[in-house]
Amino acid sequence: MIVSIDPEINNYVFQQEGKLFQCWYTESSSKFLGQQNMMNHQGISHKYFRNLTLNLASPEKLKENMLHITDKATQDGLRSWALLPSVDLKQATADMIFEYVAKEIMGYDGSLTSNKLRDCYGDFMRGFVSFPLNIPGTAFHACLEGRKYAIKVIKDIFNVRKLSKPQHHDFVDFLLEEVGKGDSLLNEDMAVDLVFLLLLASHETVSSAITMAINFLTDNPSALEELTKENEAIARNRGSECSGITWNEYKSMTFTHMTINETVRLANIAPVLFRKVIKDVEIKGYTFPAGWQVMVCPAAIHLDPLRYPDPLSFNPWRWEGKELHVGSKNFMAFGGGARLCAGADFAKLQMATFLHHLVTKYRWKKIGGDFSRLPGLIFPNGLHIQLMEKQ
Ligand code: HEM
Repeated sequence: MIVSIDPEINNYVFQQEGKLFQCWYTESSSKFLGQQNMMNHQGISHKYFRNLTLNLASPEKLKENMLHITDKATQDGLRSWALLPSVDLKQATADMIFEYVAKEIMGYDGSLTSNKLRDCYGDFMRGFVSFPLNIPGTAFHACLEGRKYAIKVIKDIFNVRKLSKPQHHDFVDFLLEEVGKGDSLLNEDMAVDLVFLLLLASHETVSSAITMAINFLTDNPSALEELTKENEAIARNRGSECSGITWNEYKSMTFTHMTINETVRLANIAPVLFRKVIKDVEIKGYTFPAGWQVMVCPAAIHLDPLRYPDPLSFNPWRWEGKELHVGSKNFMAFGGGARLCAGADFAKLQMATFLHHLVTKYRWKKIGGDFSRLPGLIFPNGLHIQLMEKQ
């Protein structure tokens, strides 16, 4: 395996997706996400999968639909957590996001069942880069057991839907219509795997990002003050206290977006990304032999003092005047090239919505918990805060 901590090489690898390099992940992740999952598709079929995901997370969908859903769920969530003595932010945000995304994708209501679908994803971070030894007690086994139950729940929903006419107008209806087309590249098993992947990708990452943002802001009062100032001004101009964030307001949140970029730079939720070399290629005097794996390490660039002075300090102002919405060779928190995160805009929308309602209506105190890396970011004991309504 070639480990790359060079921004030009990382960028080149991503730009040559499908030509000289292709997405490659561990056997354990393929078994967990399904052999037919989107990450294992290349070329035209990969493009086709990306287009399918746009039905959920395109800018138009976010504007028309997800902004309102995210906003309402966030306001409700925060209100209920403020009634508790403390809340594990990682767990609570993951539950909240899972609930509204699962409802949006397939009309799933977790409150109606005692066996929670969301719990099936619990061991993922430990099992994703694990030795693929399927015996009880291993992280890999726990992941496979979770997958088995989750796939059954998703398939049951597909089966019920097939008996009725499309009437929910949600993502599953859309996928079933696609499967039914004579010349479709999509079969039902692929559609089930796509739903499984999107449920995972949407709640695990964003809950970590929100939790890290709060963790960083707790320790950086001046950044919190600036963020609060921006968001209070937006809320004041809105007038009605209960109405949600509008698209224009969301787009105007400059310091909030600087905070989001700084959070994902420092949090390194996906610290390494994997590719396989398709053809021998010479880069910067090194030969990358066909068949070898490349581990691209965005985290090494994000923490490089030459590119980010004082790299371990949380400093949203370092993004002042910089491009905030597009990645670059020095900023790959959402990957790059043809595989750039399909949910990056959705992730930012959720983070901005959360930060807006949190800082305008609440104060909080950190009670305990911390994070560590496997190398993926985990919160072994959660991150507990006490949330209090502002007077
Ligand atoms: C802070 C939150 C998030 C982070 C840091 C993140 C990060 C990433 C990264 C680094 C990749 C590239 C993987 C690679 O190149 O091998 C990726 C891909 C992907 N992400 Fe995200 N992600 C986030 C949120 C989301 C959300 C909310 C969704 C749900 C819609 C999502 C769906 C996807 C999908 C479907 C891909 C595969 C794209 C492809 O292969 O073309 N992500 N993400």
